[in-house]
Amino acid sequence: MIKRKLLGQHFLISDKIAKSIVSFADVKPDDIVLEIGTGKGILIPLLCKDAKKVISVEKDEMLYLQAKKTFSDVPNLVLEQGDAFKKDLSFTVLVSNLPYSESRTAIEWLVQKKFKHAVLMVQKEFAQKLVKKEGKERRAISVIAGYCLDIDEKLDVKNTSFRPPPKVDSTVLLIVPKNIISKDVIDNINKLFSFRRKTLRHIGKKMGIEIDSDKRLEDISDGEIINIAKQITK
Ligand SMILES: C[S@@+](CC[C@H](N)C(=O)[O-])C[C@H]1O[C@@H](n2cnc3c(N)ncnc32)[C@H](O)[C@@H]1O
Repeated sequence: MIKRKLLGQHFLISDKIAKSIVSFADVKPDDIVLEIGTGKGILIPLLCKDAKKVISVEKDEMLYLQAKKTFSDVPNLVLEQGDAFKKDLSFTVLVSNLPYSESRTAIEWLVQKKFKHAVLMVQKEFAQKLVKKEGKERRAISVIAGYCLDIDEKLDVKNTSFRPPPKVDSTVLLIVPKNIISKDVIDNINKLFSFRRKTLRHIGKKMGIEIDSDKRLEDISDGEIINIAKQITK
């Protein structure tokens, strides 16, 4: 039970939603699709139908071994066991019903990658954080996502579409990359937001650069925040 919770093991049981997710992914015959979190494999037959290759990664060894048995005769499927965020895999399309506890990791990992588009299911509240463009509620992850990704909220999914049902509802996002940033810049954006109530002048002093402004992070654009984060890295 503890493992289930940590790994976000709420399996999709709705064929209708599985089909919608795969239709948003718009897989073409030359696509290499990466799926993070094989689970019980509800998306696999649908993804394999159209893709050149599907790589599906599952952290839980038992689920990985089950999938190996179930899908042993699918020629364009590669199943891997382990933490997908620690593997260096290339793909054109990413599809994942993400474990909720790893949504942030997934976004920070994704903005460092080159790909065509991604279809991610996340907790509804997290989706709202990602698309937050301004105001006091804007967080480091909103800035990272806002600068690097075009995000379209495609579909809300009720918790009853999963077994066991999670406590919260989900949203399916279609994501197209705009800009790539490095791990150093991501780390600096997170550091900047740890001082988010302070003026830019004060933040600059803390980070060892000069910023001649009494504005706060909430008053400036995603691009301006990224520029400050890049200056710190230099
Ligand atoms: C929300 S379930 C979705 C499973 C399946 N794709 C579905 O739609 O029903 C998330 C799955 O991701 C797996 N998982 C969690 N963290 C992972 C990671 N870092 N790398 C690969 N798989 C992971 C979990 O064990 C779980 O099977």
